[in-house]
Amino acid sequence: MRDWNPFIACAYGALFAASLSVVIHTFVRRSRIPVGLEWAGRRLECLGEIRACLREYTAGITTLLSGYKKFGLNGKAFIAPGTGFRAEVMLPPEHIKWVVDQPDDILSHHEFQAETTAIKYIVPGLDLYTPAAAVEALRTHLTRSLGKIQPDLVDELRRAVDAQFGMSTEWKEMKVHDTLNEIIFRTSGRVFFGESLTRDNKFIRNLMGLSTWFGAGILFVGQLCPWQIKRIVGSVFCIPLMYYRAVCTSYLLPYFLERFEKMQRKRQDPSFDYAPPEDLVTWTCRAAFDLKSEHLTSEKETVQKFTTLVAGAISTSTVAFSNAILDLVSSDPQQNYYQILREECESAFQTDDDWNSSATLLRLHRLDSTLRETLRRSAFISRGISRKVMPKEGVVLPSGQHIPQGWMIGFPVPAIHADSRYYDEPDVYNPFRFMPTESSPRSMMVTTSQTFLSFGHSRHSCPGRWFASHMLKLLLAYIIMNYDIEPLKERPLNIIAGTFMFPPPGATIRLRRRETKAT
Ligand code: HEM
Repeated sequence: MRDWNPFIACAYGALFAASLSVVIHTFVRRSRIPVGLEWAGRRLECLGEIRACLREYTAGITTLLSGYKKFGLNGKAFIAPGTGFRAEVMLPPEHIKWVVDQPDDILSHHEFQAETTAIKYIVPGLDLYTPAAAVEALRTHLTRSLGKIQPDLVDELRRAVDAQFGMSTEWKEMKVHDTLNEIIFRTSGRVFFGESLTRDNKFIRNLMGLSTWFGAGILFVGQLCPWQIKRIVGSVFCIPLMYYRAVCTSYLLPYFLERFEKMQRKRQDPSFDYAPPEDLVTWTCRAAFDLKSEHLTSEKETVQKFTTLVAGAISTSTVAFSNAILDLVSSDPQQNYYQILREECESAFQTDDDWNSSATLLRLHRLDSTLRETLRRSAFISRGISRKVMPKEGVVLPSGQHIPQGWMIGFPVPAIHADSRYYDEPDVYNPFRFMPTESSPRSMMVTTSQTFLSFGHSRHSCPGRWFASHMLKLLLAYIIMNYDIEPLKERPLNIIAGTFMFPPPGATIRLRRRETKAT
C-alpha cells in the first residue's frame, strides 16, 4: 500500500473546498434571479446555470445572438450567462433611452466598470470615482485642439509608418497587431506627451508593457476569472502592472512637475514668458488646476492616473485599426475598395497644406464610412451601455420587469449591429454603407446612436473618439496612398474572450511600398 502523503491530501482537500465554494457561492449569489426572465444558452440539466456560464468560455457570441433572436427582437429582456460566473441581463434596444437617462445612483456605470475590470485588484489604489484631470483634459481640450495638433500627428505617423512598414518596394510580411500597435503608440504619444518621450524607445516599450498587462489583467481577472478568486489572481497581475506603471510614472513625473510649476507661475504672473507645448500633459495640468480635488500636492496621483488611462486608451485604437485593415484586405477583390479609397485620398491630399488641415478630413466620406463599417462589424466589446442596478428594491424596466439589486444590465452590441431592421444585409462587409445619400443624412464615424454602440452611447460614451477618428483617418489615408497590401483569401476570425473581441495577435499581411511615391 502506498504511503499516505499529508501534503497531497491537503492539496486535494483545498481543491475540493475551493470547487465546493465556487458552486455554493454561485448559487447563493445568484439566488435572486429576476423572476420571469428567461435564460439564453441554459439547458434543462443539473447545475444548469453554472454549466451555461462554463460554456461561455468557448461559446463566443453565439449565446448573445441566439438570445437576441429569440427575445431581443421581440422587445424582451433575457439573462445571458457570462464567463467568471457572471450572468447579465441583456435588454432590447428599445430600452436604451431609458437606461442612459437613469442617474448613477440607480444604474451605476462606475460600479459596473469597477466590477468587470477588477481595477481594485490589478491596480490597487486607482480611484475611478473622483474625476481625473486626464479624463477632463480629453473631454475639454483634446477634441477642441485637433486642428492645432494635426501637423504633429502627420509628422509622427509618417515617421512611424515608414519605419515600421519600411521603404522597400519588395513584398514583405508583417504581424498586423505588433506593427500597428507600435505605429499607434508613437503617433498618439506625440499628442499625449510630446516629441522627446515619443522617440524614447525605452519609455515606449514600458508604456506598451503597461498597456499589455493592463488589458490582460482586465480580461483575465475582470472577465474570465470566477469572482470568488479574483483577489488572489489579481494580486499576481498586479506585480508587473505596478512595475510598468512605476517605470512610466518615473519618466513622466519630471515633465509634469516642470509643466505644473511653470504653468502655475504663469497663472500667478501673466508677464512670465512661457507658452507650454500643446499636448495632453499641458491640458491635464490645466484640468488639474481647474479641478479643486487634484491640486499641486497630488501630482504623482495625477501622473499615475494619466499613465494608466493613456496606456489603456491607446490599445483600443490598435484593435479598431487592425480590424479595419483586415476587413479591407479580406474584402471581395472584385469590388476594388482599396483602389477606390486610394483615389479619394489622392484627390483630397494633394499638398502638404492638405495634410495639415482638418478640413481635408471632411472630404473623406468613403474613408470615414469604411472605419465606421469596421466598428459596426467588429466592435471591441460584446456588451455595451452596461450598468449595475443600485437601489435595494431593484429597478423596474419600462417593460414592467423587475431586476433585483446588484444585477448587471447591458445591451448585446454585435446582435444589435447585425439586426436587419437597422442595417441592410448586415452580414455583408460594405465599407461605403454609411456614405451620405439624398434620403439619409450622413452619420460620421464618431456618431453614436441607439443602433451604433461601438463607442457606447450618451453620457458615458467614449470621450476619445474624435481623436481616434482623426488619427485613424490620417493613418489609413497615408498607408493606402503609399503602400500596396496583398489581398487575403479569408478574414482571420477575431478572438472572443470575456466581453472583448479582437483580431488574432498572430494575423499577418504582406505589403510593399508603392513605386510611385504619393505625397
Ligand atoms: C477606435 C478607438 C476606440 C474605441 C472603439 C473606444 C471605445 C470605447 C468604449 C466602448 C467605451 C465605453 C463606453 C461606455 O462605457 O458606455 C470607451 C470609454 C472611454 N474611452 Fe474610448 N475608445 C476608443 C479610443 C479611445 C481613445 C483614443 C481614448 C483616449 C484618448 C479613449 C478614452 C476613453 C475614456 C477615458 C473612456 C471612459 C469614459 C467614461 O467612463 O465616462 N478612447 N471607449
